[in-house]
Amino acid sequence: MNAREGALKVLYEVEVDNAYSNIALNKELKDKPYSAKDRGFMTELVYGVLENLIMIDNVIEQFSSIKLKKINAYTLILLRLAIYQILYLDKIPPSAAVNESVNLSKIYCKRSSGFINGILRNMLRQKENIKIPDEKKDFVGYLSVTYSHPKWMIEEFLKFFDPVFTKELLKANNQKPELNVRVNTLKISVEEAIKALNNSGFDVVQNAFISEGLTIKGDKNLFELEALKEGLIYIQDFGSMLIGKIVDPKENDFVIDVCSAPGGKTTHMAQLMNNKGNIIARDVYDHKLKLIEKNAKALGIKIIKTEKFDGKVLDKSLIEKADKVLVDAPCSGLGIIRRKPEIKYRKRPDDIKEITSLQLKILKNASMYVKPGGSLVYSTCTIDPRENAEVIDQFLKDSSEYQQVNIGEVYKNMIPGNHKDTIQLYPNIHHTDGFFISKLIKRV
Ligand SMILES: C[S@@+](CC[C@H](N)C(=O)[O-])C[C@H]1O[C@@H](n2cnc3c(N)ncnc32)[C@H](O)[C@@H]1O
Repeated sequence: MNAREGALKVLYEVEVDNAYSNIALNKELKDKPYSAKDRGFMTELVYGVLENLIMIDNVIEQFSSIKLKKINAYTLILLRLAIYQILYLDKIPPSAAVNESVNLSKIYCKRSSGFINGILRNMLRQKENIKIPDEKKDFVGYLSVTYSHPKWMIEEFLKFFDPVFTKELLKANNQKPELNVRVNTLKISVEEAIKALNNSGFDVVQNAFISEGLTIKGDKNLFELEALKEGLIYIQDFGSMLIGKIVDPKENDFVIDVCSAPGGKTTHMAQLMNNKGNIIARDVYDHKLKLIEKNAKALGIKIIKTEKFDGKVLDKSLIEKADKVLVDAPCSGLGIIRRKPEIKYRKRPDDIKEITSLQLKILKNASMYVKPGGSLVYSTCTIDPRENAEVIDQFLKDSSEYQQVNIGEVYKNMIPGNHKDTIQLYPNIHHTDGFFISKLIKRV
């Protein structure tokens, strides 16, 4: 099987089975002995198609006599794969992109070969005539097609951000995130980890503010990283690492992480506690709790106890027991579009209203577990203020025993932007995922 066929299978799972792109892709890459070159190309094809889907479908609509919705999934994906290569990958000769899709159609959707060939050849002849909405006459339509985000999402963004910022944000959402890893200082020092990675041929840069955070440079295959298998490093975005830092757990603290799977922040906190103390790591899904246990085991962490527990329910046995509580709430995920581009097409405007009441409920319950003098951190991976500052404002209205810490001031050297009490990271400014963080102290 070659890279294009692998990409076809992954994109089919995303399109038809609603799979997450990263999970479907990792599964395909793990299962089969693809060459390093094919792995890279397949990843590029999967993300490239999903990132540019509205633009690509706009092209198909212009050249197809059949409505997009009526085209069967394999045919549609083969068209998308070829058009992505033709429009975005200079290194691929257009004829190769067309031929490969037509050849694959003979296996996956035999009756469509002529249809695919016709559309692609026609498009190649008229590439210069592809129409996109006029930026001046239809700004939202223009952004929607150019940066492949649904119109409703852009309209929402334009309520919160100015047009220049919005454009930069949409552009950044289609860019590949850098590869950040956290050194597991329970097993190896940062200096030793850097040396070990260098010796294996990886160039790394240490983060200026998070000493255990490294960026791995270049297009390297993750699966080659021995350090990853041995639990010496853990893949984690710097924005996510910042949350563990802001919780700031100490040795022998009792910490509760109410929405913890797959455990990125839980395991970081255990590391910051030097593997001493207690962490209860909760989530509503059993299979996700298993991921935390697997990660903790690989990292040599012993202080995490996983529990299946719904954050909407108040656990009376934990009232005022914890030194620190983290609510890394379920959210719309609008800050991690770079990692899961399908989020753009799956979310609906009403999802956001629905999720804010869940966030507030989980936060209110979690706030009960904090000891007087203890702290509560609320974070999300979204840039939508309704899920962030508005949830905190509402919480503070109802919870006078809490006071917000001005973390924007504490981290102002590290995080450019106009932060007040809270921190909002943006992919277009901070080159991290779009995390929101608020820290609250319970009065004594
Ligand atoms: C943003 S993710 C957490 C990421 C995690 N903190 C990390 O750093 O790896 C949110 C988690 O909340 C969980 N979740 C969703 N609804 C929940 C609920 N009602 N109670 C507890 N957890 C919930 C989801 O399963 C998901 O794993």
